[in-house]
Amino acid sequence: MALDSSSCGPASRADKAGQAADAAAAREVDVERSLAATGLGAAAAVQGHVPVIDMSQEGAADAMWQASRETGFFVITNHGIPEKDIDRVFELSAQFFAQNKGDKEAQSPFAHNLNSGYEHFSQVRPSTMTPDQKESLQITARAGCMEGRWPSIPEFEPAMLEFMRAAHALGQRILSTLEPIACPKLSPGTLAKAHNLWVDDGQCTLRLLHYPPVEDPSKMPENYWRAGPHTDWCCITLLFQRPGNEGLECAPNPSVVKKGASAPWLRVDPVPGGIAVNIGDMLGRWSDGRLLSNLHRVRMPTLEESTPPKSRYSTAFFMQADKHVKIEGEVGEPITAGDYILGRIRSNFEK
Ligand SMILES: O=C(O)CCC(=O)C(=O)O
Ligand SMILES: [Fe+2]
Repeated sequence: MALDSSSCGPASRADKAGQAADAAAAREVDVERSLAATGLGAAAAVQGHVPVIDMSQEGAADAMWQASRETGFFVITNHGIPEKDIDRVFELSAQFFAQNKGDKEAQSPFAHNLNSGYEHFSQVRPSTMTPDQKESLQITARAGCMEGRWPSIPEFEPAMLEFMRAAHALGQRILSTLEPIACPKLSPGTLAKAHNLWVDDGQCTLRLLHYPPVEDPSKMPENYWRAGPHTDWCCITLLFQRPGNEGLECAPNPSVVKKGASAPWLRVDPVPGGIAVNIGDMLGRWSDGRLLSNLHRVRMPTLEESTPPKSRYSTAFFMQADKHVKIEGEVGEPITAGDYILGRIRSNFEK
């Protein structure tokens, strides 16, 4: 089984610089492991919602900065991606997952070194040590990654390519909004320019997710999650959800939680026309911790939500800098985005 903290990355070489990344990566994974030890992920109550920010309103940048520092999560509306394009992606996603497992594997075989293809109940979170109750299709936007891996559904490939282009452009816009507060020493546009689609060392990834129906949630062991608590590895994630598919939750800000006290997690519910955005570890590091890469999880459905049992579908777009890009803050060692991801993968696989 693959141990995975989040999403986003391929591992193909183990060099010295990659090893230097291991210590930092281990610290991030330790946070997730500690949840399994304390049971916090299962026990904490949930109360309140993450902020919703209308991008067309004055003050949107301030609201994003505040949410990125305090919650690490927010939902944007009036973001410019047409609702019909998002609906189309979910239609194609449902068509793909509706096929039998053998067909999905044959159309899109998973390649670990490329982080691309179809995966079935195979990701184990350090926070739970149980497999996430989901299947996914990873589309990594690096030259060659999807050769022989595009599903054979008509229109699937062009629709996803167009959607990735739109999500990427929106992601760049958000990064440029966050940049002055996240990384005040960078020349404007550095973060946006660090992320490119379909180049030789690109690492941005689209992940289509399907969490199958749960017949009787009361029979699921407590340490089973649709997605166990984790942080994402990337700079930012855009998370598309469907109305009626609740369950995503994010942790309280660790700095406001008194040691040992439990504080409520927040709901990240689907909002009509909205996209959830969260800060990942790569931007947390690049910003020297000014922005919060927060833990999040997808809980099991309640009995009521499972009457009748239903699937949850979501779609994540992970903005992850190109491999050669140097992540250099004002403190700490610089590291390339490629080595950074390599460190995260090694920490997950080798313990
Ligand atoms: O399905 C969701 O809502 C969350 C997915 C997620 O957090 C991830 O894939 O990293
Ligand atoms: Fe995530």
